[in-house]
Amino acid sequence: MTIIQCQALSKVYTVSDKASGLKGTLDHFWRRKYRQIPAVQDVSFEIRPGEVVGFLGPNGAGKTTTLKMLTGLIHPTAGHLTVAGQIPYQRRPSFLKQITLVMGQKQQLIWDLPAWDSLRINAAVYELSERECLQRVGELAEMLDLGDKLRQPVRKLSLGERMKAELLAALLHRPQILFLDEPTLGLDVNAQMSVRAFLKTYNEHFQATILLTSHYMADITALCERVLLIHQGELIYDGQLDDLLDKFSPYRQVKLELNQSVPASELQQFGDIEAVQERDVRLIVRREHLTETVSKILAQLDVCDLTITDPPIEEVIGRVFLSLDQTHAASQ
Ligand SMILES: Nc1ncnc2c1ncn2[C@@H]1O[C@H](COP(=O)(O)OP(=O)(O)OP(=O)(O)O)[C@@H](O)[C@H]1O
Repeated sequence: MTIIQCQALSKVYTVSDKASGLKGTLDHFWRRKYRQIPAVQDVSFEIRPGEVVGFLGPNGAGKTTTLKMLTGLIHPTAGHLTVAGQIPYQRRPSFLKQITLVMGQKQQLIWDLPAWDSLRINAAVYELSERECLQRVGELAEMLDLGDKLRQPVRKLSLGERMKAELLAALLHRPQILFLDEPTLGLDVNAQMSVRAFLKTYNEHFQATILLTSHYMADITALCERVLLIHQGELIYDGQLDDLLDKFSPYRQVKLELNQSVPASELQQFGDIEAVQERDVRLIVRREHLTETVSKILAQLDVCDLTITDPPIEEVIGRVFLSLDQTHAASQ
């Protein structure tokens, strides 16, 4: 069973460029030239109810455009998509009641009024009774640890509190499908963690489906087992985050603190030597040989301390996109 289904989805924006100055303005008026920007090309994927999926890609890859198509804000140029069994761009009320779109860089709460006032407007839009509104705001405010912050003008809230209040407003109608575009953008580490914890709880509590973009890999690792990678409008990976790491980073770093120094010629048998500084050694070992290599190291060397680390995920994904850019540049 799927709740989101995209088949060969594409979006091409048509823009007209205008040169500066009077000549540019006149040319723009009389001989307007149009240019096409293929933002999303032939993207297909399916998402099951209750899944939390990370949507990753460099700037300009097509993430926001895809989210806008999935929420019905823009029409696809080609392809077929259904969300909760409906066609998003028809924007039927029964569809809108099931989804929400939160954009980290946009706000819906009215700046000079307490968040409560905006929440009442949302409650009216979604036809919630006073009792339902009070009950839901109370429940979500508790989950978000917002306390009495909803009675303060929005402009007086910290960025983290404002983002939480935005989430509350976006979830008041209890949507089943959440499209989140950079929901932790600009937040400090603590606020990021509490937004993440809230999303996890919301997903578990309401079995909600979440499609999330974020440039903070901690959001993705904390919330998403599955990721979609998009690059220059094309979907280049759809699968488990762990498999992605295995595929693109088949190595681990093994750090050793030895009780006595060992010549490099002897260390080579365990893996590639990244660095040796007296009794501190860093080795690079293939994942599939890790257990066997660590056992050999412990049996043959006088080890005081041993740590195994994965390369940072940012680095792995950055490497994937970099290699695609290089392939693309070489083919041109
Ligand atoms: N309204 C628009 N008109 C014309 N081109 C657009 C429009 N919106 C986006 N684009 C272009 O489409 C491409 C994809 O943009 P999009 O905003 O979907 O990327 P993104 O992956 O969300 O990037 P970011 O991470 O920077 O937000 C870019 O080349 C962008 O310049």
